[in-house]
Amino acid sequence: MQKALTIAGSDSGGGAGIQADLKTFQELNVFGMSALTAVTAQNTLGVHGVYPMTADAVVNQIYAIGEDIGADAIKTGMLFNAEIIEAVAIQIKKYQWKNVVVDPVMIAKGGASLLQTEAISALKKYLLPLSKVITPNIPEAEVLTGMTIETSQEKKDAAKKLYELGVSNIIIKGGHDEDPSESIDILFDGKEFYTYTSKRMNTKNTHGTGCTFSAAITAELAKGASIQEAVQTAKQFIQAAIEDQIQVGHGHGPTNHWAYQKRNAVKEYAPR
Ligand SMILES: Nc1ncnc2c1ncn2[C@@H]1O[C@H](COP(=O)(O)OP(=O)(O)O)[C@@H](O)[C@H]1O
Ligand SMILES: Cc1ncc(COP(=O)(O)OP(=O)(O)O)c(N)n1
Repeated sequence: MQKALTIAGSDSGGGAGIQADLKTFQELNVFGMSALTAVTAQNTLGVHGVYPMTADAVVNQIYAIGEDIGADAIKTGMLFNAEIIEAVAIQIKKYQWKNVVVDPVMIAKGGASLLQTEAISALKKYLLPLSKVITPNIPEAEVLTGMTIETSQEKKDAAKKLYELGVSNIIIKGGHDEDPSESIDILFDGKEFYTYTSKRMNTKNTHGTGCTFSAAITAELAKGASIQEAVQTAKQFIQAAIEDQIQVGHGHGPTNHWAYQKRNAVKEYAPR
């Protein structure tokens, strides 16, 4: 069975972070493993506390996996500080992991900081060059490039700039777009742009969309999909998870990780 590792923070509320990643891996039939970088006290109303792990603790978790089980693909999420970023980069090199998805998590939807500002240069210097693909949302892409992104053309320009900085594949996600009807994600592989468009759902329950989307890409890469195929599946997975709503908590609720398999099962067993 293919195996995927998430190196990320814990969301006690279960909608984002490690919890979202492991649920997604499970739904996409990949064996999920985790190395925790931080514990957050979090629910659908926001982040109430952040408790980072030591870099040593992160390294030891990765070592435990690298020395025994191995991983067909890995993803990084909340990394919190420069020390953890550098330590993670050293481990990725040590185990020669190539299917590396970097979700450059910076700020939670409620505004809490999940990455120290002074760690952004470490992210660019040590981690982005080791990635197979990075998945910034619009505010993250703006921070990484110093550009303002409001249009699809500006997403493409930002992706080009990140490619020039040494990132091989870039997906700029459209969840933060102003467009009320569509959510447009753009992938750039250094040669071509690929556009993934979905109907924008008018809902407040989008907590953890970025984590879930990047975890789905990771799971598909672990199974041998190309980047374009992996993004296609991830887009379908997140769309199903947003559309098929569940009510959890009193604020920005999580998405429904069961929805994609449920849809596929219905298709599979529907009378022909
Ligand atoms: N309201 C929505 N309707 C449909 N798709 C959405 C919506 N919000 C986000 N998405 C999709 O969810 C994924 C994560 O995007 P985004 O919300 O930008 O990430 P993040 O959670 O990192 O801010 C992308 O594929 C995006 O297009
Ligand atoms: C522990 C943890 N990691 C990442 C996030 C950010 O998740 P994201 O998918 O970007 O969703 P929102 O925070 O924007 O809802 C998080 N909140 N917690």
